Amino acid sequence: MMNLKIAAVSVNQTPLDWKGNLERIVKGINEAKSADADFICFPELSICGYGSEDLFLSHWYPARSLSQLKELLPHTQGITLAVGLPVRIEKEVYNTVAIIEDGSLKGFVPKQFMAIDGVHYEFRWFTPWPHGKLIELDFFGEKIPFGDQIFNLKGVKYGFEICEDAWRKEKRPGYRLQDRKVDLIFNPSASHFAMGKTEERIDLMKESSKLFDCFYVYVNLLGNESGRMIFDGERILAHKGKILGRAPLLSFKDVVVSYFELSPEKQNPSAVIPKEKEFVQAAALALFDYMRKSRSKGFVLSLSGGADSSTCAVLVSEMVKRGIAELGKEEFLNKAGLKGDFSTEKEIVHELLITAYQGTKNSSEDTFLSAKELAESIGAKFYHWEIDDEVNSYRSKIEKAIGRELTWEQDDITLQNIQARARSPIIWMLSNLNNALLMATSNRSEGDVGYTTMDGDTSGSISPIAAVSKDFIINWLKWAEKNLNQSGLARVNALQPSAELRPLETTQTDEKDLMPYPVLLEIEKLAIRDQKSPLDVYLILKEELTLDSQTLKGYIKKFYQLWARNQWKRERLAPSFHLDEFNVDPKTWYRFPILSAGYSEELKELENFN
Ligand SMILES: Nc1ncnc2c1ncn2[C@@H]1O[C@H](COP(=O)(O)OP(=O)(O)OC[C@H]2O[C@@H]([n+]3cccc(C(=O)O)c3)[C@H](O)[C@@H]2O)[C@@H](O)[C@H]1O
Ligand SMILES: Nc1ncnc2c1ncn2[C@@H]1O[C@H](COP(=O)(O)OP(=O)(O)OP(=O)(O)O)[C@@H](O)[C@H]1O
Ligand SMILES: NC(=O)CC[C@H](N)C(=O)O
Repeated sequence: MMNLKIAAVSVNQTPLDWKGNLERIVKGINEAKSADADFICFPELSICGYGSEDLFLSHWYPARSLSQLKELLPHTQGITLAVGLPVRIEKEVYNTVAIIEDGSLKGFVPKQFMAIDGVHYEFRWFTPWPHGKLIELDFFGEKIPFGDQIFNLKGVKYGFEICEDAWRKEKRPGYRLQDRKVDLIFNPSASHFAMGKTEERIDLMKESSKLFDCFYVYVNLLGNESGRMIFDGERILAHKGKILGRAPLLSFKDVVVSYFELSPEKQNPSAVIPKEKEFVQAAALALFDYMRKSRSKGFVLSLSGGADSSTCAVLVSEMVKRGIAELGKEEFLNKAGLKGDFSTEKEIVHELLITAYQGTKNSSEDTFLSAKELAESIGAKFYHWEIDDEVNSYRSKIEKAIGRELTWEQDDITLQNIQARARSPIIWMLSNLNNALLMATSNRSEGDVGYTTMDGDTSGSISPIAAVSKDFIINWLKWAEKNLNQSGLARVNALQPSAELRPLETTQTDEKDLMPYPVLLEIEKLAIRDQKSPLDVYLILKEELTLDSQTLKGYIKKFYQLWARNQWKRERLAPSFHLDEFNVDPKTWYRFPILSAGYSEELKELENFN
């Protein structure tokens, strides 16, 4: 077998950016050509973007994708490549790769299995292609083979499994490719990032290359393409059960190329990094892409000095650090749309992140100092003011209208929420003044139980940490203080999470209002990720946790009741990134009825269980 030089090219695409998407593909082609590569594999649907949603359902969008493919052909002289695009044939749309050799189109291979789990909804747009079927497609007057087929380059036989195709253990196309004696299988992917997911992919690549006794090349999309899903640009070469090559994940560049030789020698595979590092790299890249793709001028953050808002602040500082480290200052500023002379990273953070501490009489000196010291340490702009006047004004108006005074005994939630809401209009003003994105600081645990004031602390246009649990945030901040040299987190890490909405003498803490965060996380994993019933959750956790049965039952009941009652809130949170193995965002991972009987029978069954 010939030793081909393969270029695996990850691109950071954007739906409807036809020109930019094509330019990035051409950039990848030119780079691979100048490195004398024989073959280029681009990711799934890279001509238009994987996250094009219901645009796929139209007639014009797949048609425009085909025109883009035609436009690409003149750039492909002297090289062979595979690139993904949607193709409509009458009523059906197929998710395909087009194979181009030396300027002419050789064929299309459509995906056979749809991705439908978790964040994927492919059956809404695409039709699976039946294995073994081959037809001809009219491509601007030329008949092109379309279907289940293999190809040959310089004596190397190759075929394709498109992303999900490889994840369908028993039925995957690989078996039939093996029957046809391919030497090489490509997997162009649009595989969402999740912390730790690379391990699964590595295992899949080892298993696939061993099972089919071949070279296996995996190429993923890159970046926060269209808002929620993050692609990590994973690129892997495997052979007969071994990983020979692997690129580092989550680049800030638009086009990244790995060269793989079809030789059993190891080609410097990059090591897997810990979850904490993956989190910060993914969230930083996602924020950068979101900022530049939404043409915003930075971020605004209501900074309480607590865990959630401090995490958001650190992520922006890491976005600047990591972006500059990889792109260099000039390119970073250019991509971010920033003009001016900035000599330090802190000066750039100062330009991109505006924070404000908004105290009330229930706020503590500790949280004020925590916010101030963190903002100063990362270079963010820091304002502070009190919102007691606004709160008092609302309070006295409503007291006059209803003819009585509000008291903490009778009006607890109302009095808490007005404080959270009074912070919202003024922080939005900062966001409007600067054309910057307002960050909402909700985390996944708060999302589970609706522990947040709608139109108060949920205000914002982006929720960067809504997909990770509070437990994760608390641990990550400790890790970040040490490992990311974020010394400004020292005071944050010494605080106990608190909403600071009740009078200080009541010493409100989140965990007193709810339950211990680690317990909430265990219940959430079983109830939502594993879809267990309340009684099943109890039966499992009573073996695992050292809680008496009444307390545990009480926590489980609280979780399910609050979960059901607060679906409407989850529907209204600002868009968030998918970062962990699961999330509770109804638009991506978990759907639940807005109106329901709230598990009343199931919770009765739990209560009656002895
Ligand atoms: N199915 C449904 N569809 C639409 N709306 C529905 C609804 N069910 C209730 N509602 C409405 O929801 C409203 C109540 O929601 P909302 O006003 O948000 O308030 P609510 O959820 O009642 O209270 C907010 C909770 O979040 C906590 N909090 C707030 C702010 C910050 C923090 C922190 O950790 O820092 C914590 C606070 O301690 C309190 O426990 C009601 O007016 C009700 O009409
Ligand atoms: N004093 C404050 N100044 C500015 N923003 C505040 C203040 N108090 C609350 N907020 C806003 O409301 C959000 C919700 O508060 P929450 O208590 O859930 O988060 P946190 O304070 O960041 O973290 P923790 O819950 O660990 O204290 C904060 O993240 C912040 O954006
Ligand atoms: N686009 C796809 O087919 C992705 C599906 C696959 N299960 C993944 O998460 O990687």
